[in-house]
Amino acid sequence: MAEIIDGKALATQVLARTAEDVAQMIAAGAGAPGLAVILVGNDPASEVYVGRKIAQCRKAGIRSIEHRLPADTPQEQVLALIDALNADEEVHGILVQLPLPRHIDAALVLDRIDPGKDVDGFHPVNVGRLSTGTGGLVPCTPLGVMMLLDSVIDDYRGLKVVVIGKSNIVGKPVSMLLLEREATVTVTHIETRDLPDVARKADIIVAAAGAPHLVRGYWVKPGAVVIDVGISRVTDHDGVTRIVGDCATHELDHAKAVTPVPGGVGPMTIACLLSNTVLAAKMRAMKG
Ligand SMILES: Nc1nc2c(c(=O)[nH]1)N[C@@H](CN(C=O)c1ccc(C(=O)N[C@@H](CCC(=O)O)C(=O)O)cc1)CN2
Repeated sequence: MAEIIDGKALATQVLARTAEDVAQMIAAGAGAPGLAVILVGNDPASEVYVGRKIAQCRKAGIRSIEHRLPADTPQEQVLALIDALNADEEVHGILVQLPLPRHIDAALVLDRIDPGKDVDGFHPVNVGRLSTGTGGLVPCTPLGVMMLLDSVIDDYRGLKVVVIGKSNIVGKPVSMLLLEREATVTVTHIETRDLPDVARKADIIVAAAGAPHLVRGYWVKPGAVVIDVGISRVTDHDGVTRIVGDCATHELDHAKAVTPVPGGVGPMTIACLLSNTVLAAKMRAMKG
């Protein structure tokens, strides 16, 4: 039977450590870190994630500053808000919830955030730092993936990793982090030929394609570790909607360890956002 890696439990530990860090900062007279959260529009899933982020900030002692804007907010107004938040000394982290409405150029918006406040790690400066292994803020989901992997793997050197999906948010950054650990990384995508054969050679699979139950049992080598980043809502024949991942987890008994969906990578994303906010506040204090 494969070990189920409990992302909820690990996220609780990360959040507890973050709350301790915040308490220490406050005790030292530095003040609580501040996270500005921008949500444009009313995408139901984004509303839920933003709500959870703000609730966790409150628990950890991080000040959250909410900016909820209507779906038709002009791009210039979003950019002006980011300029104001960049200049605000009380704001240590800025988060723009994705996806943005179609009329807004997400790349332009993300590029406008001060790299030192970019707690999502999406700014080109942080992307560049990650790819050169020179520090910076690391995207939350890949950071969470690495923490989950670290709970079952000590040494990545020479291990074969197959990353399924080449997104800027997960596939590419997680590949960089794994390369830093000296794993042999293959990044696959929609055009990859013979994907099941490629996946079957892997010691670690990171599935981030957003395709429900794409990874079947026969794709996975016995003893491999499988991290499921996908989160899709599917409706059964009986009309019940469920959240499922990219992996057919019920076929993975022969794996060494797997993450569940829900309760795997998702909770880690939010926990890592909070730890990144504390890191950004500490980096700013050191600079100051
Ligand atoms: N600015 C950002 N936008 C988005 C990011 C991001 O990292 N930064 N990631 C996703 C959404 N996301 C956080 O924002 C996120 C997704 C899922 C979960 C989560 O806990 N999921 C649960 C299951 C889903 C549910 O209960 O509704 C789980 O896996 O257990 C947290 C955060 C896109 N946008």
